[in-house]
Amino acid sequence: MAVLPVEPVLPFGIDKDLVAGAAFGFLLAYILYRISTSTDIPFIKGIPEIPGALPITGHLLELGEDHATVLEAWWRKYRTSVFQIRLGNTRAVVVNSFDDAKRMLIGHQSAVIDRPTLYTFHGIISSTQGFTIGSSPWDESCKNKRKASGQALGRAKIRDYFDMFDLESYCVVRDLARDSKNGTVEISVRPYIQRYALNTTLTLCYGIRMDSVYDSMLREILEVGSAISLLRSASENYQDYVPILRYLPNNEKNKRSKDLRNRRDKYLNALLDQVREMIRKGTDKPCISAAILKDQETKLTGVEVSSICLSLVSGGFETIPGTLTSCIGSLSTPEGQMFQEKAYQDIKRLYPDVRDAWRNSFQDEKVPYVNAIIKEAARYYTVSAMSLPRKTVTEVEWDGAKIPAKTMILINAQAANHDVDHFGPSASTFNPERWLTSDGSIDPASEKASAGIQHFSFGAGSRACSGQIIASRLLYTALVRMICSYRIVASESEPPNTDYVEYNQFKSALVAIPRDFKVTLIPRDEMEGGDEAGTLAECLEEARARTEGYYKEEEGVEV
Ligand code: HEM
Repeated sequence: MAVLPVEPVLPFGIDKDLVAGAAFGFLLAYILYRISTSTDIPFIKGIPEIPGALPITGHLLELGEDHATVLEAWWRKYRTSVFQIRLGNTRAVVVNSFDDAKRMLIGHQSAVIDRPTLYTFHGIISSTQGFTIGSSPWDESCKNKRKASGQALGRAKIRDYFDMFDLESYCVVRDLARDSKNGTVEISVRPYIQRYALNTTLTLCYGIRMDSVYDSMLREILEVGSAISLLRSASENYQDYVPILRYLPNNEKNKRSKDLRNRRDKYLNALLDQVREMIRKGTDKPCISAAILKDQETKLTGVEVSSICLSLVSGGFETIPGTLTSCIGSLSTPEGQMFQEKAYQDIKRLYPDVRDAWRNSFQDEKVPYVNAIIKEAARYYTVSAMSLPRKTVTEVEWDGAKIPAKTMILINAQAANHDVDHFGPSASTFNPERWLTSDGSIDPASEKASAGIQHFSFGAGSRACSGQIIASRLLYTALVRMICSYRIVASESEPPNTDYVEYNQFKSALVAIPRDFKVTLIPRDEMEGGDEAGTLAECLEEARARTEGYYKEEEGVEV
């Protein structure tokens, strides 16, 4: 007798198709959930993950625009300075405290020497001129570029740039004097400092400078550079972490990236062509690109030369103005008047004749109070709040946990620079005197205690900022000359915002852009009890005469 298959009997008359459908539905939902929460690196055991990550976007939405401040708040809320988060499909380990940042960047410097590559920045924007050094993964080409830029920017070379520091800082004070009608009109200092920073790196790279603050090419370079800096930030560019977004029809991000790339190619090629032309005519100035173009032995390719120049131009053009403008903002406030006065007295202590201060301002960094102001400005206004991302090349042992190779490491420099455990309860106050001993010299303890690291504004370790020696000299020269020349007073109607987070008008950009503000410049030689009348005019005239033949403005660089 044939045995008929027995239908399974389900309790309460539940339909078996319904059960199968539900099981399939659960399986599908589970698979979708796994796909939408999977990351390049699986969950790292032993490193806490911040709760609340969503499928697909992870923590991206919660991070909002201001990653550094949100991450700092999570550090305090969850009482752990090192934690993991998910940026879409990318797992990242975040480091917040001063001590942990030091341990990660110095203690594990060979492991965290790499940089991550991002779809928009590396795949689209950098496809023609190569990656900047700061965004290059660690490979042979990056080593060569870092070596070449290290040679050009090292301490040994600084003497070669004296003329440039002299000329560019003279132009800042000259034009501020002219446009503020010698202190009678309130003025915004940022455009002058932008030109200062950009001209310095253009001179270094191409032997070319622009004299006008509102030169069209100068403004084009600044505009394109800032727009590209925005496209590097995670909060502006979800498609880097949520790949499906790349395939949306009419992808505006891709269009915009290509447009910016083309605009950037145009001026970079124009600059390099100009150098080639100058070499042909024998009128080229000593600069990085001419040196490389003339050196047949060089191992660098054309794309690498462009990439080095691009790195130096983009390395300084926002960081220097961000730091110096906000520093001037802090000095101009009622509380800042005391710091300005003490700096001026310290300058006079070393250079009783202000003309000597002008002459020496680019040759050494001797005035302790000015050095303290620079350290404090760099620390307090951490212009690159999340530094530049790193990636591990080998496994990192971290308190028993193993952070695998190829993990993104994010250093929250803003949080480390305002860590009360390191800087004390006044960490969120602008106070240059934290760097000084009671006799007014730079406090060696602050440097020894942190193994030479004063703050994380220039990063640290194997991929620390290559331009920090030049940056420090640029800040010093401009500050000495400005403080010698003027008492800087904040505008009452357009005062600076001096909050270390809120001073920045674009929190999603890679480098802070200070909110606009104005100051009045009161010439010191017109103040009661100040220098003898006419000192500023004399300093300017002497600098003009000295710098006249240094670098002539090049004509014909069309973009
Ligand atoms: C106040 C001014 C500046 C600040 C705050 C600053 C900040 C930084 C930071 C945070 C990094 C990443 C460091 C790390 O990952 O540990 C960096 C890298 C870099 N900076 Fe600067 N920078 C400044 C000025 C300059 C200037 C003037 C130049 C060039 C002339 C420059 C060239 C570079 C380069 C080439 C890198 C990439 C280093 C690498 O990845 O190997 N920077 N900078």
